[in-house]
Amino acid sequence: MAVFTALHLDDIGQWLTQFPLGKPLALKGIASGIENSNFFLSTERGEYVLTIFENLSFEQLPFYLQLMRHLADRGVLVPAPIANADGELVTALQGKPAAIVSKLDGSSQMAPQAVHCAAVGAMLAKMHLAAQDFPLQQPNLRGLQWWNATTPLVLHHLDDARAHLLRAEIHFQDAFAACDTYKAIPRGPVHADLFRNNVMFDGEQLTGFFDFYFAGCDTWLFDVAVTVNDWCVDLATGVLDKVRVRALLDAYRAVRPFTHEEQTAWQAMLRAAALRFWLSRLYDFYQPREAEMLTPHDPTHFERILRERIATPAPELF
Ligand SMILES: Nc1ncnc2c1ncn2[C@@H]1O[C@H](COP(=O)(O)OP(=O)(O)O)[C@@H](O)[C@H]1O
Ligand SMILES: N[C@@H](CCOP(=O)(O)O)C(=O)O
Repeated sequence: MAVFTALHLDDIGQWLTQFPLGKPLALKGIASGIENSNFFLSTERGEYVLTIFENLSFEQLPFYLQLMRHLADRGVLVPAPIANADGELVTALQGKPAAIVSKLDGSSQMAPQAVHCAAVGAMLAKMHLAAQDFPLQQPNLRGLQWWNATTPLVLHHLDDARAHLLRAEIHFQDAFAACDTYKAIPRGPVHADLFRNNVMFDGEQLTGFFDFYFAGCDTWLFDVAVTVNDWCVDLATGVLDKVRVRALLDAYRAVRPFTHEEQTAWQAMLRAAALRFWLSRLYDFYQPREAEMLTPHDPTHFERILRERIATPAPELF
């Protein structure tokens, strides 16, 4: 993460008494991630992650934390949110919303093989099915509407070729979202940011998905596309690695078979997933925020992926 809100052990002693976690022993800022302020928190009861939310409101947060609880209760591997004495999962810290969740074992697998992709695909499908009866509703806040709102904010920074690509892709995605195929594909709560750095592995064993703070209701296929674009890509060229793609998709469809409409929509969805992260990275690059330890992500990576997904036919879903 970046540390947007500085916090020290002395600052949280009183605040922590509302949780059944005993006394705090150590607090350490985490230097990866770009949205929130995250800290590893050791207490007398164990190891946790404390997050101060920089952009999300008190009203929005129950969706994410209740979703994590809902999934955990159904056997999906995710961090468990810790409730305070009043049963609240979100409380104010330094005037901002904050939450504590259990710390997952393991580390991120940044050079995944087919076996890791298969584990992610199977857990992703399990997550989609498990979230079907989740009662809260929130749209994907980084969906089509956000893409349209954000494009004018970055367009004037781009050279002609990039500006043309961005305009053309937004136009394509607006039209695609209005078509019958798109409307027919299944949807529900999705993670929407299931990159390698948001999944923990202990060796080949997946120990959990985390960072649900971009989750929202969207098409399941968009979630699959976001995941494939990060887990199954050749990082230098943006080309999809056939073996990893097959492993992820086959493991996914063994749990939740794809529909024919999803096959039709697949290439457009891979493009949508690339566009979403090209845009957010452009936005972060041209509208930088104040933060300790903030490392902006490279927008050109997703520009390359978008061009590649437009140019190359998508792999078969099944
Ligand atoms: N529940 C968790 N268990 C273990 N590590 C975690 C957990 N949540 C966050 N982390 C660590 O914190 C880092 C940043 O978290 P992340 O949620 O990606 O931040 P951001 O929301 O700011 O992007 C992760 O890369 C991971 O190392
Ligand atoms: N995954 C996104 C940025 C979101 O950051 P995260 O650390 O919360 O996953 C990207 O790579 O652009």
